[in-house]
Amino acid sequence: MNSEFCYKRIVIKLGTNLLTGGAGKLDREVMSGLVAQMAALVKRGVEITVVTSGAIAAGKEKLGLFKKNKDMPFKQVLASVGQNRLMNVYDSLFAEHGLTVAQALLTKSDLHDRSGYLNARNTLLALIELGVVTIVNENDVVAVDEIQEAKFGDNDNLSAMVANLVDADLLLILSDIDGLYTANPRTEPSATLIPVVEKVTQEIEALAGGVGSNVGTGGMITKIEAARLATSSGVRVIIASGHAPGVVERVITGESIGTHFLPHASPDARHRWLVSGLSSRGRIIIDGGAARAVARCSSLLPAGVKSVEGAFKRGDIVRLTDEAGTQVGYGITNYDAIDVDRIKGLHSEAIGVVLGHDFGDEIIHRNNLAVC
Ligand SMILES: Nc1ncnc2c1ncn2[C@@H]1O[C@H](COP(=O)(O)OP(=O)(O)O)[C@@H](O)[C@H]1O
Ligand SMILES: N[C@@H](CCC(=O)OP(=O)(O)O)C(=O)O
Repeated sequence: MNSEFCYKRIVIKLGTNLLTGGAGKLDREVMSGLVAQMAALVKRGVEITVVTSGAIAAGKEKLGLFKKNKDMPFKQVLASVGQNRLMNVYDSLFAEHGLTVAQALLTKSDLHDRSGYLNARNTLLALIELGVVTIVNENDVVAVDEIQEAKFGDNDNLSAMVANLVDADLLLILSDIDGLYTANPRTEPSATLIPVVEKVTQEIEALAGGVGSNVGTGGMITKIEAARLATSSGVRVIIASGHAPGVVERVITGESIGTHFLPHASPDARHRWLVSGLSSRGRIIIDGGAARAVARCSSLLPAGVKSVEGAFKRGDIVRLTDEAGTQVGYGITNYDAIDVDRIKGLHSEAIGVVLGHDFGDEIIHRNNLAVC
């Protein structure tokens, strides 16, 4: 990574108001400028995952419907029509910079499910390793409450969950406003920008007014919620205006721009919390060679497994010990206890043959490992 950058892996959330200029249809010029900035970061070694809104707006545009529509099932229809257009725009804009995009439609309940969490994490991390830019949106067709008018949670909260999921060190929320103000500046012209929030308190939440225009969904409250969620697990959050010239690079190089929400744990502490804070469901006992490999943060392969304890499932946290019972670490397992018992001591190529299914060569991938 280039040493001039403060951040290595960032999640960038782009709101509807920003992508449409408040006009109810995608603004390709704005999107082109943002993609160029993001592509420049990727070229210089920063790993990015994008969480984007705009499917509903794109659907309205495609169907030629520009009136505000509060009817939730119809918004789902619009999102379904528009998601494909939204992706086409990202696909062609990133392609101009030689970059490939992937689409991931997620719901928050997917990420609360342990297997869904693991699948999403493994996929998004693998895409990052491949140098592909993943474009995430809420799966609006099933995530009903996310696009309701009176709801709590939306792409802002989803972006905080994605930042946790991929171990980002920064969540950059780009909107049409240059940060958190002491009140909604659209209705309170005397409101002033708050440059730093050390902790999200009730007083901070009380500063949030409603949505700025008739295309945005969450308003400031969901951004503050997202900031609370992300900072409490070690991710710095910055809310800034996507219209500010060169905003992405300015943020990344540490310029004081927008509102910064300070993290409350180090990313390393977050990783440890991820795997040890949740109760472990069982134990995998590994041989000396595997224990040394795991201690160096290498993935755990079946060849190093001696035995298993407990009825853990795929996606559960398991404890790793050597044969003397000394704890080596924790990890999220790709295989359930019965499968691990069946493939213990074998080479990875045998997994599919023995089990009839294959969740990868690793019982625990190094990305999902925390070493004691
Ligand atoms: N205290 C506040 N500081 C800044 N903006 C606020 C505040 N309270 C409400 N807002 C409104 O929140 C809007 C941004 O939220 P939203 O419209 O949902 O944007 P996005 O589409 O980017 O998610 C701003 O345009 C602004 O009108
Ligand atoms: N998933 C919806 C957007 C929901 C949403 O969170 O919008 P916003 O508050 O503008 O970020 C869409 O793609 O239109």
